[in-house]
Amino acid sequence: MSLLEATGLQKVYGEGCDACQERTGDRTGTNQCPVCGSVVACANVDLNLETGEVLGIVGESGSGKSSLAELLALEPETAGNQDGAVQLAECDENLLDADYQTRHELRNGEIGLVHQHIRDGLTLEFTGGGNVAEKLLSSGWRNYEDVRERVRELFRETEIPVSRMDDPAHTYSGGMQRRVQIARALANDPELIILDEPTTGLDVSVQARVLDVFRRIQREEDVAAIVVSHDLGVVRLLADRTLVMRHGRVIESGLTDRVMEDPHHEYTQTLINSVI
Ligand SMILES: Nc1ncnc2c1ncn2[C@@H]1O[C@H](COP(=O)(O)OP(=O)(O)OP(=O)(O)O)[C@@H](O)[C@H]1O
Repeated sequence: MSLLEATGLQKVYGEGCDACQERTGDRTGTNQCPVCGSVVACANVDLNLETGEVLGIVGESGSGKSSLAELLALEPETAGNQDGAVQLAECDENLLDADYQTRHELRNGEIGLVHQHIRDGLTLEFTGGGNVAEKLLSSGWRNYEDVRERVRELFRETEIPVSRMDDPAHTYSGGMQRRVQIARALANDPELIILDEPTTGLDVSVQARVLDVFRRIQREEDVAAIVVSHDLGVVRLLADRTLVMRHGRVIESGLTDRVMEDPHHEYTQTLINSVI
């Protein structure tokens, strides 16, 4: 079995009805059901990921990328109705149906999520080091010096000055805050990291630094990753394979080089042509 296998993933905001599947998606050109008004953020998504592999998920704003990422990251259900199965290797259980405690432990240990918005990923009033330490403490670390040492190690790994460890995170630059998020996600040596729009809100040179840091760590640690972005450049740089989403459906998938150089779907061709 792959490191992660997902089948039939679906997220619907609203009541949903029998027509939702048929009346939404690429063929109908909308993700909103004309009968009941529900938004089918993603549907019929199957994917798998091998150890150390990077999968890119690309698509325009509203295509369903974040909804899909939240399902894969086993985030608590905040809104909408979800369906489908997410399985990790050596575990037969559908983790979307697992109890809160199991999902919480997996989110702390096996799966690290880097949120699109800093405010969802960090507590800005806490110190940068405290934000990372929180992940360790919630997975059972207790010895103060061990925690401090692990945080120092993660700061060095993500190229954040260790001397800033005890400063509040709101005093960090945007690029540093993003790297603190990456350090947090890496804290407990996860098998998988999910990055949702890792370059949002950063200017171009800072984006490049964040992506370089992530790419180096991903390769050194051989950690698998799912990278969600509307930016083809980000996915092209990081991902071995790519899924293209539109109106809540995966419309094309394949090796990143193939998708970029020989896109089969008209929409992918348009996406690629628009950035050349
Ligand atoms: N809490 C919610 N309630 C209702 N509709 C929602 C909610 N969250 C997302 N949606 C809708 O679901 C669809 C998919 O949204 P999603 O955020 O997953 O897309 P996205 O591709 O990640 O977009 P972006 O890049 O802008 O974040 C959109 O039409 C969005 O308006």
